[in-house]
Formats: sequence, C-alpha cells, structure tokens
Amino acid sequence: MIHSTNKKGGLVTELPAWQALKEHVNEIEKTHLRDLLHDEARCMGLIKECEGIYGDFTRQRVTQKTLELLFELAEQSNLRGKINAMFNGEHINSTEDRAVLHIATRAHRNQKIFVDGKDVVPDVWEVLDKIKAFSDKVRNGEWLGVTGKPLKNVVAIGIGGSFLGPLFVHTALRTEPVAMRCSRDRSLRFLANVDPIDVARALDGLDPEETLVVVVSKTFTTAETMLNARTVRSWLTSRLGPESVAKHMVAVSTNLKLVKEFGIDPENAFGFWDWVGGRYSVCSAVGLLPLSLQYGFDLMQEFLAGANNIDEHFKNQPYQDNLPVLMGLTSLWNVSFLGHGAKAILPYCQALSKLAPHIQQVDMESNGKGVDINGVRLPFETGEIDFGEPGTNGQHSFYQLIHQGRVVPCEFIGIVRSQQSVYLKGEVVSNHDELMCNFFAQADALAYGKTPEQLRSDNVPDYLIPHRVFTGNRPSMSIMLPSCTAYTVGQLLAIYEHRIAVQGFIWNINSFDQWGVELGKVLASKVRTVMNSARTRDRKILPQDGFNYSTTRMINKYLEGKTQVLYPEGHDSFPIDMLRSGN
Ligand SMILES: O=P(O)(O)OC[C@H]1O[C@H](O)[C@H](O)[C@@H](O)[C@@H]1O
Repeated sequence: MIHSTNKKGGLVTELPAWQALKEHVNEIEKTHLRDLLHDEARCMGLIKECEGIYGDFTRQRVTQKTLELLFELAEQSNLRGKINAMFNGEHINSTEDRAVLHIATRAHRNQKIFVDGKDVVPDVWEVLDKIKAFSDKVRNGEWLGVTGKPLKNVVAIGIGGSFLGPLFVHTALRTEPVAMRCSRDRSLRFLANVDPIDVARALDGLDPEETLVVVVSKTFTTAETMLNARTVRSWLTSRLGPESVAKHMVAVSTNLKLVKEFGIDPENAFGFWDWVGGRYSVCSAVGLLPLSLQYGFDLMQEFLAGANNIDEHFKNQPYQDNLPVLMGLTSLWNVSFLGHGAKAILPYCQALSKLAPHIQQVDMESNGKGVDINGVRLPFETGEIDFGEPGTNGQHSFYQLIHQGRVVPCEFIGIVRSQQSVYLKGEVVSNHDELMCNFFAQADALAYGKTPEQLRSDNVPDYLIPHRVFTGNRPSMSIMLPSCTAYTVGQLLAIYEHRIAVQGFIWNINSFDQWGVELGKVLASKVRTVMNSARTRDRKILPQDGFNYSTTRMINKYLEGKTQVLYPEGHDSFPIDMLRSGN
C-alpha cells in the first residue's frame, strides 16, 4: 500500500486507483440515473442514517463499484493517516508550519488534544469559561454601559472567517424557538465590508449607550476590520467620551498585543490560537462570544456538542458509513472524474440561508489551489465553485441552468421539523410540507429528466419538444436533518468542514493556507499610498506613480469625480444615517 502521496512526492493522478477511476468513467457514462434509481439494492447501500442525519447518495452517478474505487483511492492517498495527523495536532499546514485543530475548539472538557506535546483543551475551556462569565454578565445587566444602561445590542466587526461562520450560525438560530426565547430584546449585527455604507447599515438606529462592540480578527491587522473598528470607536467616543471604550468594546483575537495597542483592555479580550484557521474558527471565541451574547452560552454549548459529535463520527467511522468522507469522495468524483467544477448548496430552510456564503469561503479558500502540498504544479484543477440559495427561491432563479444548461451537482438539505409551523385551514398541506414537496421533487427532476416520448404522450406540440426535454442524469445528494437547532447546525457545520478536508487530503494539497488572497492586499496598499498623496496634494496620479496606463486613467477619473472632505474641523466625518442614529 502506498502510504502517502505526500511522502512519495508523487501526484495523486499517478496512483493506480486514480487511473482505475478514470477508466471507470466510461462504465458510468453508459448509465442513466433513471435506471440506477430503480436498482433498490444499490439504493439501499447508498442511503446512510447516522448521528440522526439522513444522507442519500442514490442520486450521485455512482455504483457500488465506484464507491469501492473511491475508497481504494482514499487508502492509496493515506486519507486515514492524514485525518489522524490532523486530530493528533501535527503541523499539516506546512506552509505556515501550523497544526489544524479546529476540532479542539469544540472538545469536551475531559478530552485531551495535543499540540506540540501540550494538551490544549484546558486552554480552550479557559476561554469558553471566560465567554460564559462575560456573556452572562452582559445579558443579566451586571455589566453595564458607561452611562449605566444595559448593553442589549451587539455589533460584531470582522470579515472573512471572522464573519461568515458567525453570521451563518446567527441566521440559522434567529427563528429557532429556544434561541428566540434566549435572545428576546437583544440584537446582534455584523459589520464586515469596509464600505461606509455597511457601517451606516450596521449602526443605523442603534443607541451607542446600549451597544457593545466586539472586534473580531485573528490577526488584528486586517485592513477592513481595523478601519471599521476605528470608525465605530469614533462613533462611540464622539458620543460617550473616550472612557466608553473600556465598557463598550471587547475583542477576539490571537494577537493580544495589538488588541492592547488599539485601546481595548486585554482583560476584555478573548483569545484563540494559530492552530485555528480563520475560516474554521466559528467554534472558537470568534463565533462563541457574539453568539453567546445573543443566545446565551448554554445554547451555544449545544452547538459545540453538535460539531463535536461529527468530529468523533468523522474520526471513528469506516469510510462507508462516514458522512463527511462519503460527501468528500463523491464530490471529488464529480469534480475530478466527471468534470463538474461547480456545486450548488440548496438548503430547503430559510434559516440556512447563509450556509452557502460560509461554505464558499471554507471550501474555495481551502481547496482552490494550484500546487500540491510539495509545491508541484497540479495537472488538474482542484476546488469547486460553490454557490447556493435556499429553496424555493433558487428554483425561481438559477434552477433553469441546472436543469437544462450546465450540469451542476446539487446538495439538497431538508429539515423534518421546521423551526416554524404554519398550517392554514383548508390548505392541502402545511407550509413546511409545501416547501419539502419541492425538496423531494427537485432531486428526482434532475435525476430523471423528461424524454421526448413522455412529452409526446403528454400531447406537447412537436416544435416545443426540444425546448421541453430534460436530459436528466444530473447528480445530486440529499441530507435531511431532524430539525434546525443549535445542535444540528453544529453537526452540519462540521460535516462541511470535514468533507472539504477529505477532498484536499486526496488532492494532496494544503487546504489550510490561503496565499492567494495576498497579492490583491499588497496592491491595494500601494494604491492607498498614492491615493493619500493625490488627495492631500490635490493632484492627479502621474505615470511615475508606477501604475499602468489603464489603472492610472481609471484612478484619475475616480479622483476627479469627488472632492474629498479631509478631516473636518474638530471631529470625524460620518454618514448622515450614523449621525441620526442613537442620539
Ligand atoms: O480574522 P482576520 O485576521 O481579520 O482575517 C480575516 C480574513 O482575512 C483574509 O481574507 C483571509 O484570507 C481569511 O481567511 C480571513 O478569515
């Protein structure tokens, strides 16, 4: 057995199982999902019920043989060894020389997880205990604002991994009955974009006297977050005085030195560690602090427990009963063998409307790489283009393309018991049943399609038949969760995190670095310098400023369009909406 494509230095494409899967494509090309779905024995083997979750892979273009070949590929790529290396705290993020241990952020208090010989679980729980104590104090009014008012609004400032995960979970819980009770009279808002419009929207209508600001940044250097933090600090201090920062601003970061320099008391800072990647950080203080302020720590512990449940499942279950492994392998099959580079994430649950944006970052930042872990340029494309909207909204938008245009493997996520129940007298089904009818129908519509013969027997006129044919045979998978609660949201999160790791492990890439985001940042910084000099000296950008003709001309067009008001006398300049808010 080949232990590691990494150790051997070879590419995954050179493995015998990869070659076998390539050949197997010809066999699969001869099948149609319409027929595969009639094979009940096959279907039984492709439905997995584990950890309370129903996972249906019957509409993937796979047979038992495909799965066996994929498991063989997993073996030959040393998938198990790589999973273990992650759980054992090895520095698998080699380009940053870091362990990858988001699983430790949701460990039970009595678990032991080691990084460089040190059990990190006590550190994790020290922060969690601090979050509990602080969020309890804010929620029960023991911690008050500088003018003595309770802090019932929270604005979480952060971007990327310091935003999308917490937003996903907050959106998922907003309408969940227990969470609603726990968050009565409280609000949680997010400020991510450096666009001043986002500032205005985040602060609109808020009373600074009742507002707590959480600055969330792993590095505490991210340009957007730091400018937003300075902007909101100025909003607070211009109304409540400089001493308000101590009561109204707290931070989540790995860089406690910079937190202090910013003016936030390190006592009010909640740490995490370099072995938690930004996009994998929602279970650390990044998500737990704002979410505990909104919903209470006890409920958020259930979220952690859900994620932990899937961590154990992922670590311990054999491949054939392992949801993240099966999802990762079938996705890899779709991308690398059937040639489908995109994936649609389609929750039939409005509460999960921010799942796709979150997974976009987790997946595309993790697996959108050009070289393998040894730096060898890959002869194939990794990663997937993720997009999605809740059903049924997506059906009235982009489903046309996925039914008759490009083949886009779909992931349908349904919920058995809705967070909200409505059943109108006289209606055929309840509102949630109506939603779920679409969930069941769409997967079969994609799989079966509609043939010219069927259309003819429906008396469709000849000239319309080509337009109304659905080729079908379009792969999808379906997940059903019993409900959408803090616990199951934690499970769902961990399933997606781990399936992404599975794909990266097999492609033999580093799914835990993100060098591709750097270049744009460097260039923006160069533009910033020139922009400042142009604005302060009231001049155009010149060719010697180092930009090409096209960029120089575009920047000058922009500069001409608006005279900048620089530092008005005595105070900062805020949009009208922000001046209106609060006072
Ligand atoms: O948490 P921060 O250090 O502010 O980083 C915020 C984000 O910055 C960059 O865009 C990274 O690519 C993301 O992975 C990260 O989540």
